[in-house]
Amino acid sequence: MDNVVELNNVTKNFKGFSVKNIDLQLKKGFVTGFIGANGAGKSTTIKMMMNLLRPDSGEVKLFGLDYKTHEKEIKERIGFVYDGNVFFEGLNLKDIKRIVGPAYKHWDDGLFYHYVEQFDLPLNKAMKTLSKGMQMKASLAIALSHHAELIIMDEPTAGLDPIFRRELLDLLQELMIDGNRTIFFSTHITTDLNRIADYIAFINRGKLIFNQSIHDVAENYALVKGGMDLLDRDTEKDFLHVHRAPTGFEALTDNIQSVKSTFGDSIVIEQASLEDIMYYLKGDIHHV
Ligand SMILES: Nc1ncnc2c1ncn2[C@@H]1O[C@H](COP(=O)(O)OP(=O)(O)OP(=O)(O)O)[C@@H](O)[C@H]1O
Repeated sequence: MDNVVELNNVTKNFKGFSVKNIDLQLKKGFVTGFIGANGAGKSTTIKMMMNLLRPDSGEVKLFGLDYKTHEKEIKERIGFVYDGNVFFEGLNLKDIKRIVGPAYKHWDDGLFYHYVEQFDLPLNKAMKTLSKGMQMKASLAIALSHHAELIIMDEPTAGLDPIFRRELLDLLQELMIDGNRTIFFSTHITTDLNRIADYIAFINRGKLIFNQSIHDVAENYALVKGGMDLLDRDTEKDFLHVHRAPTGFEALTDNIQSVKSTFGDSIVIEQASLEDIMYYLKGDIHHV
């Protein structure tokens, strides 16, 4: 069983917004970065993965198991970190450990204290008195201390200083070494993904646009720049979006070969960053 997470045709409807027909598989042993604009549906998708939200339709499976029959077993194998994770605001980390630890079969006190030291965390201060970054580190220490096979994080690097952010990415990379772990996390900091992600899942307006290896994303998408005189209905067919300016156009394509044969040497082709892709695909996707 290679898929640690499987969302099959998952839909959740809110008033005025839906996450629609999501098919997302996460293979064991890889890091997947989950990107998308504010309000695109990342947290909603993650909550359905965590069974904090029930889909209106479709199927969610983790480790091949269903939450309906195996909730405890599934949760046991997941380390979860999210922004509002400070569920015990008035308690200190030591008390939280005393409550949370026994809930996990594989809780490891030694590992917990290792992270407390590494993250320089105070054990006796109430969570609500810690800075946002420290709270995130505390959540991480808890989430990493029960030998979870799957680590799911909703914007774990938000609120962290650049130094700890980098340390966190190094730590995640270390966690991946034995090949048995899987990490899925959402972020707005796309440069973090270039450092550690194997796959990128991109959601736009509630639809999953792609879940591709970071290598394939780099191969499949490109920015094309050239003079406005080159554009017409026919030559624009391979562009997903065109930005027109008096000085020339810039466009995103997912068909580099065809663009090359249409324009030859008259255009410049550059690698599209994840931010470029998000920016150009922020509207509805259609070939122009
Ligand atoms: N419980 C809810 N009831 C109604 N609407 C909701 C609910 N939860 C989320 N939404 C709406 O669903 C949309 C997607 O929200 P979601 O939090 O999944 O986005 P996101 O991609 O995580 O955004 P961000 O990057 O800003 O955190 C938003 O328009 C939000 O208002």
